[in-house]
Amino acid sequence: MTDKQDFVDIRHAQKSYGNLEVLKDISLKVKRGQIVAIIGPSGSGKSTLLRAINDLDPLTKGEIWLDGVQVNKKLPHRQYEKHINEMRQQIGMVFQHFNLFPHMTARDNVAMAPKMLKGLSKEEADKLAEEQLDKVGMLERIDYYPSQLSGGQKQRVAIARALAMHPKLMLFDEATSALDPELVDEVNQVMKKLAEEDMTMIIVTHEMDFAASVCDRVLFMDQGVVVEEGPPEVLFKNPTKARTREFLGKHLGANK
Ligand SMILES: Nc1ncnc2c1ncn2[C@@H]1O[C@H](COP(=O)(O)OP(=O)(O)OP(=O)(O)O)[C@@H](O)[C@H]1O
Repeated sequence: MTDKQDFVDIRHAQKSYGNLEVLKDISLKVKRGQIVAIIGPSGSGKSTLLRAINDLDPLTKGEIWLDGVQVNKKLPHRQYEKHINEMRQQIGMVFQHFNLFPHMTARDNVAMAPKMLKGLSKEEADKLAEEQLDKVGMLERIDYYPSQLSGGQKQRVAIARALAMHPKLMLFDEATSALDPELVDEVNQVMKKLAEEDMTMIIVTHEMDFAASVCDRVLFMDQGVVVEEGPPEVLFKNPTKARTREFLGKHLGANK
């Protein structure tokens, strides 16, 4: 239906909270299979933009399209609910805090949405949960509860849960920032594996090394605008804008 250019198409996204304009006319296209990192200082609007993609944080103005369908369509309430539920099934989201259900095992956390939303039988959903937990290296802990798992393990379960819906797009909002440093890599490895499998991903991150090694494009946001963007090997070496240089000067240095 769409060409590869506009698998994700954000058109003139604008968002205000009262008088505070958090996103100022952002347009962004992401091709199928592309991996885009969004970097920038605290408060620049990164999370707001990511949460606007599945309409968790609705835009004030602008359009979000995924694979030829407008996500934030204006519809009467009931129709909107049905539409957005269908769209959100196609958009996996992984947050900084894992948001797993504490009273459910890893298996049940992963199996729940496919059972509830896709009508899979318990057997089918359990099999799917096994496959997805295997993919993130968590099969041996399938019957553990979140409280029995490390942060990195919980985050891998959260990724498996998102993948179980077979999303077209994965959004990661600082998925590793709440983790102890020694647990970051196990989650990054899972994200790298998804990248190799051509999953389309938009990743808000503070980890420049990870962005450089995995992402096709990096967007630098500041004060609600995309200041500059490019492939990491270009942007990180030769930022053209002073704000980008200043930010990268601090953050690339901090990683070394
Ligand atoms: N619900 C809200 N009501 C009012 N202001 C908000 C709300 N959510 C976010 N903001 C403001 O919007 C701005 C952008 O926030 P956002 O969380 O998108 O930034 P960010 O770049 O993701 O920051 P960080 O790196 O610290 O997570 C900030 O000034 C924030 O205070």
